[in-house]
Amino acid sequence: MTEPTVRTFDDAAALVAAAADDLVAVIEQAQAERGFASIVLTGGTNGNALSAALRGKVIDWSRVDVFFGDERFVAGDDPDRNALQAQDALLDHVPVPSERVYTFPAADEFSGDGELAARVYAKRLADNAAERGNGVAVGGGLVPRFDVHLLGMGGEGHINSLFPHTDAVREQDATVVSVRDSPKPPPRRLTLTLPAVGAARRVWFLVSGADKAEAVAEGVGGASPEDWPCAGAHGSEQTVWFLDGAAASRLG
Ligand SMILES: O=C(O)[C@H](O)[C@@H](O)[C@H](O)[C@H](O)COP(=O)(O)O
Repeated sequence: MTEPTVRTFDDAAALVAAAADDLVAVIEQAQAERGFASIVLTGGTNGNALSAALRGKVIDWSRVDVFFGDERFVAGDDPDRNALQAQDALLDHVPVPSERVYTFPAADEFSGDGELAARVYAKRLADNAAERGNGVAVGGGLVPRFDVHLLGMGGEGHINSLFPHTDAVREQDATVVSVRDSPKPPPRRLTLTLPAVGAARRVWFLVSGADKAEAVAEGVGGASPEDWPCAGAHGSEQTVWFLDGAAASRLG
């Protein structure tokens, strides 16, 4: 676990631009050190903007593994899917090999069985970690030591599909779980758990807007993850909050 670092920018565009530049540097460094990089994309306004910003960067996509932190458990062609948004913003526009893109299963692939879909994604994570020799043992499974796990955040502190006071945010054994009653629609989702997020070397939050200020203060201040899920997400080497001034306005 690492102490959080806060970086405050003039606006959301500036924080996204800075995170995109830093991500390029981390990818290059990881590829130089280990031959490949491993990143976890996130949805939401800033997550999708960062994906779009990466399109214009010089990156050796042939050696990047791309994962997702959560997914709406809907049909494969539903525009609500984070994976489709990431395709539109980034993945359809860069030469990343399809076998390196680890999308969550869609609901129509498993007759709506979210628990099975969660186990399938957990196995894909474990297989990648074992194949690359880049794993962290988490509870009952193995997770890649992601170079960067990007995170957006809701005003009540949710990250991925880990909402306050839910079984999912309390999960300590499984690396991926199914959520049946998300307070934010759609109700059915799949998500990496806090221990899986914590396997990442770096956790980077991308947060803007005054409606996020209270959750930022609680997350940076080390509140209970049960109450404020964002407070439970830490990289093993680095935890950075990329903020605009409004989101940072309640920090002491
Ligand atoms: O799954 C979802 O319903 C959203 O994608 C959500 O988790 C989002 O990532 C955050 O709420 C931050 O979103 P914004 O950056 O757009 O506020």
